[in-house]
Amino acid sequence: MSNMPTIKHVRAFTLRGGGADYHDQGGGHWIDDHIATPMSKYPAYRQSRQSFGINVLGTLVVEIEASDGTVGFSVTTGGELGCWIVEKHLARFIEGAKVTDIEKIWDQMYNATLYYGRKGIVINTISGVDLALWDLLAKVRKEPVHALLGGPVRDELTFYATGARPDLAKQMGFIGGKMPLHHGPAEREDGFKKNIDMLADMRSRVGDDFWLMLDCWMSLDVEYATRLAQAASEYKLKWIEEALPPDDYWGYAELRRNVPRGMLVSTGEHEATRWGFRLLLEMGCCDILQPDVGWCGGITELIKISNLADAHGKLVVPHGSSVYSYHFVITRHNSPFAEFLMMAPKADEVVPMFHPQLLDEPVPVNGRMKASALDAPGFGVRLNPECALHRPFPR
Ligand SMILES: C[C@H](O)[C@H](O)[C@@H](O)[C@@H](O)C(=O)O
Ligand SMILES: [Mg+2]
Repeated sequence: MSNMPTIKHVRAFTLRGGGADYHDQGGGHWIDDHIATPMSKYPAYRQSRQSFGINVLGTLVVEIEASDGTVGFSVTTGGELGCWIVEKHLARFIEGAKVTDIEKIWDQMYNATLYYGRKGIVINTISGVDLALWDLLAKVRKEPVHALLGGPVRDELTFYATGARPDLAKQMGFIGGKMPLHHGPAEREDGFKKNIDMLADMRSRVGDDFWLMLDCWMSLDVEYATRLAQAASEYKLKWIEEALPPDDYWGYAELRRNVPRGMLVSTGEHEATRWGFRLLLEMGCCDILQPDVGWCGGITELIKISNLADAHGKLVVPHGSSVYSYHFVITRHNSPFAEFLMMAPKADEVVPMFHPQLLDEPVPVNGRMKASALDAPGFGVRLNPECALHRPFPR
């Protein structure tokens, strides 16, 4: 490995307006239309998730330049906080290391931030650095990232779509549609009825052979989620997603014991590291783990999470994170399909998930994506030069 380049610089930037912080959208977007959240108990914060700050972080862009001039980069959710962590703390473990030192850099970043990290923004930031390192190493080797992960186990990716219009998603060739839940316990029986009516209406539109899922975004309690699952079974709900707050491992285990036979329980997009997912697995919390590779620790950690889940016979269907999850999913037997977030405001057309930040970002065609669409070096995408990068903590 002596001929491998070393890392000269790491730089951290912020971007606003869609992209990796995909909740950072303009008005009138389905993704901010009265979606149930843990804040829905407060009427002032019920209509819009932006009202309580779902988009306060913005996008973190991590750029890593090697001694041979190759540059790897990534985008994730992290904004200025992430920039501070990269420039003021993590840079010391990255600059001067070899481009192949990915495991060692991850271990040093994690252990050095253990006293204030472990989850949330710190692991988002470590994830961003890790993704940029995998992009860099793959570009140095002139291979796609999936080739460094063992290569594709199938010829194409198959997608379900997340958005307000599963009926349109079916017409576009997706295998299923995941809708946001709109009403939480604070809206009582009226809200509960609206939730079920929405599912019933969509089932009538898509027919019986199309997957329908509900994404509850941490908004419920065990009692409400159990009743919702039981009422939803009449409409063949495929899985109930993230019904409870991430720390309620005990609640998830109870919910999974309560849901109707055949209905799946999923969670994990706001969980982090192998230790968090070990808890979900060993406490019997869910059937499908949904780590976000930009939030759980990056590719380096997702490999560990996925292998642990595989040993437990559980599926890993990463939370939608564009090419960063596609390159992983195509290499894993226990990741048989992928998520595609419909980022068009009315969920009525396929647009690149991290638009406008990435150029050459592949999108599903007829709900599928050929492995060959992922064959460019690295993650195969470029930063859009029209997006104004801001470096808040230059060194
Ligand atoms: C649609 C959900 O409310 C979230 O916005 C979504 O990003 C996430 O939970 C998902 O599973 O895609
Ligand atoms: Mg979700």
